[in-house]
Amino acid sequence: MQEQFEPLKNDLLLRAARGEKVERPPIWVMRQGELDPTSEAAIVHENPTNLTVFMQLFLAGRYLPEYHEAKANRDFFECCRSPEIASTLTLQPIDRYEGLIDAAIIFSDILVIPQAMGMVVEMVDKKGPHFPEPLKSPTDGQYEKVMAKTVDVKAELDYVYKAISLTRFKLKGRVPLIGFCGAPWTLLCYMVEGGGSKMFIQSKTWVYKYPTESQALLQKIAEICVEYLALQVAAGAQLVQVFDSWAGELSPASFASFSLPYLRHISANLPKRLKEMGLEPVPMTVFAKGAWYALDDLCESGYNVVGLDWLHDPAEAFRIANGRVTIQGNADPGMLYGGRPAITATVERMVEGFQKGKQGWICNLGHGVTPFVDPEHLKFFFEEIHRLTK
Ligand SMILES: Cc1c2[nH]c(c1CCC(=O)O)Cc1[nH]c(c(CCC(=O)O)c1C)Cc1[nH]c(c(CCC(=O)O)c1C)Cc1[nH]c(c(C)c1CCC(=O)O)C2
Repeated sequence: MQEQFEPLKNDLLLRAARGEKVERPPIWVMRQGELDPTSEAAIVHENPTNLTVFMQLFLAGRYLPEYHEAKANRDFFECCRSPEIASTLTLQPIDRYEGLIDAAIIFSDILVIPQAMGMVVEMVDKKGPHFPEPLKSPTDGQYEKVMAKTVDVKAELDYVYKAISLTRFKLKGRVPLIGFCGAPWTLLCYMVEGGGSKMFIQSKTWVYKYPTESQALLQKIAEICVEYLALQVAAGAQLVQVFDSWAGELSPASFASFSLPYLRHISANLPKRLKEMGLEPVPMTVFAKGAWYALDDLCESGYNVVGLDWLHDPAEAFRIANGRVTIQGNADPGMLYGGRPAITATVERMVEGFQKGKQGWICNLGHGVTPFVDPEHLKFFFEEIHRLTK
């Protein structure tokens, strides 16, 4: 499969992920930012005026006007299911920031796994994901149905593999393509909460009241993740990232029981599965948002790269990692609101903390681009990284 694509012209990300010395640190960012129903972005949407209609162009994940144009009024998951649209959206930041960023991430979502497991997931415009029938308890019928279903990971998610192959073809080797999935813990949260949450009442009920059933579900998701990522690699993904976006809701002890073993299951079994399929291993990244307490464990969890949010001090995190993994991150996305002086100051501190990024650092934000960010400020962020890591 891989032979059919043009050779990679920029392999900085892959070399840095493997811990090799590099000329400068690679850079990439994720489009999806924070958005919850009580955010300013959602409130603006509920009360539009002429000015706020204009401002909506800069909502989370939609900071690029060309995103709106290509998406038009299509449903979010419809875009994910169309390889043509998904590949177009994937390439947009690469075209806009040509020469400034070093990787593309496939346009998709972590919630395609719950869909493949038989759950209905809708993306409510400006509000986020919604499951009409979340898992209420181990005996509610839904849970049993989900657990009993054998998921055909190849057939159910075929549209993702097609989008990846088409994107690789369209990229013509300009930069590597990142594949991804949601971590078992984070997917469990969505499946039981029915959407985003602030209090995590259902998720906590599940882990504290039904630990065994929770672990059975986490194990099932982990197995699907392995197969799903292997098939993404077969289709052309050159690095894979596991997003544990809600890791920070757990205590260190419950992280050790309900998240880490399943993250480890993925890192231990993906290389084996790739080998069975006759494929070379690819670098693997884990991003456990909010789990600052687990950095040391994550450095030993079998991943090549550990993504950090902005709660970490760069120099301190680099010291803890101590060359065991490559660190990815971790600028506070909020600094992009501060304009040029704030961006320069953040980049300076980060570059210094990560020792100029000649080894062991992939430059990124500590999460995705947030609402109302000016694309020109993001560009300035990239330019400052280049200037200060020359
Ligand atoms: C938790 C999570 C989800 N999805 C994802 C995560 C993990 C990352 C994180 O911690 O945020 C991952 C994701 N989602 C998306 C990507 C593709 C890469 C990219 O866009 O750069 C990736 C890597 C597209 C998307 N996924 C979503 C958008 C916005 C869709 C739109 O309204 O147009 C995009 C571009 C929607 C989505 N999808 C999800 C939420 C909570 C939302 C609503 C929040 C928001 O609107 O920013 C679930």
